[in-house]
Amino acid sequence: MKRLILASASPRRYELLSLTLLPFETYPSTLEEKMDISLTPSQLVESLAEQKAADVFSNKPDCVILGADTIVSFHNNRLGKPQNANEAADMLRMLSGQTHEVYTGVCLIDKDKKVVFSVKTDVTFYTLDEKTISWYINTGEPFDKAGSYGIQGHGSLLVEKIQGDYFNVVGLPISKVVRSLKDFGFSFTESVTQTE
Ligand SMILES: Cc1cn([C@H]2C[C@H](O)[C@@H](COP(=O)(O)OP(=O)(O)OP(=O)(O)O)O2)c(=O)[nH]c1=O
Repeated sequence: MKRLILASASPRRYELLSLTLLPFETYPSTLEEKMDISLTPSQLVESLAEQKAADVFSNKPDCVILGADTIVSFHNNRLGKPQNANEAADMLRMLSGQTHEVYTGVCLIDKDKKVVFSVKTDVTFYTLDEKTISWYINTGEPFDKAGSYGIQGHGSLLVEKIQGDYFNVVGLPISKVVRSLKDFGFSFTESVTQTE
């Protein structure tokens, strides 16, 4: 069987892919992410996922590479990770009381084929007052996350409702990913050996 490589430094993506019980290795891409605002959100995350996967594939041509990218989109704004507390506060003020979209792009590549797709989840925030925004920034959680929040952590307190795949918001739409992995020879239903 081919080796599966997760082209990501994200601990969330590692945990989500681990749910498959498939063996895999991680090899983060060193790609510098650029937001091309001429692209639609889905084109953007698909392009970044593809660039990350291609970057690692060039070093590991005998493997199957999985790359992913997540952004938050609100009206015409594409929100990545905040650079500092002020930027995080601005993003959270923008998302307060509104519904935004979270897009995750996924790319699977091996030497015979390439599959690229993206998934959108709608997330609605409660109205956030300044005290809530400061509290949340002081948890330290916003800084390595697109849109300045993590739905899986303290950020759960900001969210009124979501529509779509929760795991897509966390960084990987894992149930769709495993279905694509099947086309690359990885079947999660065969990852556990019978116990009796
Ligand atoms: C909206 C949201 C994002 N995120 C995270 C998922 C991603 O890790 C991160 C977006 O950054 P990405 O650039 O997609 O990924 P990354 O830099 O963490 O990892 P790599 O490029 O090596 O794969 O934001 C959450 O953990 N929870 C959330 O609710």
